[in-house]
Amino acid sequence: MGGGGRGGQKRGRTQRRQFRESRENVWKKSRSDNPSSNNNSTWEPFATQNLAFELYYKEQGIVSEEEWDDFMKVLRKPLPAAFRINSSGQFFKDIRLQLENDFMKSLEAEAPDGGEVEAIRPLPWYPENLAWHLNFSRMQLRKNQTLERFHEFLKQENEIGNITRQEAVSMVPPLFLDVYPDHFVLDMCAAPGSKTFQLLEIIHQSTEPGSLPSGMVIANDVDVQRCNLLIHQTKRMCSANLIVTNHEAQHFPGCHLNKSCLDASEMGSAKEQSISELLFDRVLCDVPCSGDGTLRKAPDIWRKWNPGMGNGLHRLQVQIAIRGMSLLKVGGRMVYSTCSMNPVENEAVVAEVLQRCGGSVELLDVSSELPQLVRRPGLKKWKRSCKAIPENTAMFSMYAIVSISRQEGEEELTSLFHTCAAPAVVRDKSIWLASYKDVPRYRRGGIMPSMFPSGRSCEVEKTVSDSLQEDMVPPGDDNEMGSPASLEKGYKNGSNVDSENKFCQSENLGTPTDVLDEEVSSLPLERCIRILPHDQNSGAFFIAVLHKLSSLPAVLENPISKQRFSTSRDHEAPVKLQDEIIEDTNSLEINPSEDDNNHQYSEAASDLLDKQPDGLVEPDSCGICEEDNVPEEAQVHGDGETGPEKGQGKRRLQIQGKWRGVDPVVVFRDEATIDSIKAFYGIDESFLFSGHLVTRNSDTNRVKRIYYISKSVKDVLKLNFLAGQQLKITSIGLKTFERQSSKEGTSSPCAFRISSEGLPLLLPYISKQILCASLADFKHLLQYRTIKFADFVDGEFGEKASNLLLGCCVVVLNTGGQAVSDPIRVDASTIAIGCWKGRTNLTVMVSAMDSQELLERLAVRLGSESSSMQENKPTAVEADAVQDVNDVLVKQDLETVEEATAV
Ligand SMILES: C[S@@+](CC[C@H](N)C(=O)[O-])C[C@H]1O[C@@H](n2cnc3c(N)ncnc32)[C@H](O)[C@@H]1O
Repeated sequence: MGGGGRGGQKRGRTQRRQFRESRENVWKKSRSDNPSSNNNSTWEPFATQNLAFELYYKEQGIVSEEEWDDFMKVLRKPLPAAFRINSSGQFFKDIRLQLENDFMKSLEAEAPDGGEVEAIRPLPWYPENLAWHLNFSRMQLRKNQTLERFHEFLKQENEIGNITRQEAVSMVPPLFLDVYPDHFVLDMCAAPGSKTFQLLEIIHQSTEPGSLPSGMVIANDVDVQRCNLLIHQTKRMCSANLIVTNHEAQHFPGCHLNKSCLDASEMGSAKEQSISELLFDRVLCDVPCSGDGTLRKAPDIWRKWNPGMGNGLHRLQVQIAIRGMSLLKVGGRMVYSTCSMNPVENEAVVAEVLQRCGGSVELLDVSSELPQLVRRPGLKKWKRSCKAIPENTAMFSMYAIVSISRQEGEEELTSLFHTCAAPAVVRDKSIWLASYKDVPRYRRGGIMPSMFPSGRSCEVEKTVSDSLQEDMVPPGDDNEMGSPASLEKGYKNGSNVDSENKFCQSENLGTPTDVLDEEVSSLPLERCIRILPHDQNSGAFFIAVLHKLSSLPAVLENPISKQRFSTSRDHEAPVKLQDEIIEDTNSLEINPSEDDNNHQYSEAASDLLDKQPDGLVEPDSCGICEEDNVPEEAQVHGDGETGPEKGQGKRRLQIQGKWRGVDPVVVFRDEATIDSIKAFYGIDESFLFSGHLVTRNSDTNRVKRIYYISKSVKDVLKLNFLAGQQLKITSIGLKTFERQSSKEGTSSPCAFRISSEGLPLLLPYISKQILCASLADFKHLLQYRTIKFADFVDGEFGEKASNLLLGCCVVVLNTGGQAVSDPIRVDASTIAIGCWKGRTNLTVMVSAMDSQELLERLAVRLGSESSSMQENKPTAVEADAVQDVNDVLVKQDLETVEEATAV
């Protein structure tokens, strides 16, 4: 029950579409890929060829020559699907059993290749049979009628949050992170959130009902749209221990408090142990990358791939990794990972981190961890490809402009290649550079020494690179150099490391072959992990596990964002925490001139001032509104907690929170409301309210949703307030209470109902408005959704229900033969649902889909006992019972119903 996995959240259509699209298999052509396509055209697989790709990786020696063909063959096959069971979901054991006993057997006949391989099997390296591999691609799953039942099962459980579809290799990095429930974890580039979900599962593992782990996760992503996917994905986990933020990871704020701030706050006192700086026990650095490890899943990469994609990301990857290391506690572990095979994005980045951090960071040998995972050592040597700059064609001068105007370290040539004639992709005059000293001088501004194995820059001024520089004017006939044919020739001639320069230099550039030294890293890069597709029929992945031994060199440990955050009130130390601070920061005027030191602050402020001289924020200009988690609506209408009225909403967005377009996080301290909630549900005093409830609206009367936050999240929030709201928080905590807005709802003595997400946490503490139903009545509620009091099979139950106060209530399934009058006992296996006690009936407050899922789970768990109930339909349930659902709930559940019917 602990961490969630309860589904039924509300989602907008747009968001559902975005979410689907983000996860869509792309083994089909889109219309834009084929301009001549029309509606009648049939889907065809992409061409799975890219000569530049082959040349590049053969030269890099990522596999031996003997296995090259196998490697390429598997790369061209669609990726088998994989998924994980959410181990903190209430039914995870049932689901695992269903897979092991039911589906493994029933799908045997469908096994591909004449039954040589199993249709489905657990991934051997993933603990406790919790991750599964399907020997079908998603496309095959969709097509095959006999697989339909299984496909439906996957869809439904995924939607509910009991399983997560995820590429097998992408499940690996969180496992190497070695996370414990008391850890503070930062997921720096988290969207769409598959790994965040895994991290949360680990944090919540073995949490007792009604309690929360002491650790927490901050999941961050720079992209607003993807942040919304992240919120959507992680909501299925129902965690009070999560904060979602929207920052550039390389500038992620440290919320460092200076001494005066500490002294003047409660934090300085011995009364309460708290944090004075945002540091993490674990950091996941799953950086943006060229993604060629996902070729099997996203075959359009075959067409797009070029070496510039990886080169262009190296600098950012290094920056993010270094920032990750500086946010890590001494003794902590960071995993750096990519879904790219390119050493420039992988070993080169790790080597640079190690070099810059001096002896303060070590690359861990994790060969004894996950022994069943087939992996290869990291590369110790690699090369960087580089483009010679031709000058004599229009196409190439365009390229030259790109190169000059954007440092090469940041170049993204994909789109340029798209616009060129196809052969241009492989006749790009690539040369291989084995060392920084080979880099022509005019390119050194963009090509970083860290892209080479030694990581050294070149002191020797007059080297071969100078002569290369002079020689690198292309010949008049482009076809002579770098044509597919000549590249292929070179590829055949120079397919191993020793002869590569022969190919690059002698054939293309006519320079001597023996002058370029081959660099080999002296760092233990073999400790990195490479996962290749043909080893275990997967995608490709790169993982490095880093351990922080001591503080980093000062220049890395104290970057700009760690400096004191100053505001116009900088001279005034905070007098009191929490409410006062929130009030202060809510009315904070953004003025960049007052804080030149802080990157985040000035960035946001100048952004605001540049784009919105009148100080107003267009709600659709940024629009992360966690409240409804419906990005499009939130953006267009600005209808989160803070912007109910048009026009007025715009100004409120700006003045109430520090971050443009993001609702402020406000501690909810309306004692009258809290007391009424406590009294109505009989919530035990041991359940901590104080400081644990937050909203996204400082106007108490307008609060629609109240979120519960763990102690760990509360501490981070407190630190963030003290540090001047450096964190741009887009989502926080667990939605626990929702305001009743309908007519019947407002007649309830309590203005707030318990949300289905918050119920598992509150359940052990509730003593009022709670009833225990027999299996028959529980099932009938799920099946018919509204039942009149007189129509329950168990008359005593019906009577007790009628005696509840009008409003939200909780119905617990009685599986142990308890009498209705017995006190309700709650443990990890307790199944409960939220209901609405109306004037004449009880109505369930979970979505139709969740009700259906619960019925199926009951059938699996309770077997015949449960299915026999089908025959026991209550005659008393009137045909028009469903119509009798009061208007209140129809309205309140509108989105949920919409959701359910759309599924
Ligand atoms: C490889 S994906 C992350 C996948 C994610 N960890 C998961 O398992 O679902 C990389 C992410 O980095 C984000 N990103 C790109 N540049 C970034 C930056 N400078 N700071 C933070 N995130 C960034 C992208 O928006 C993208 O969502």
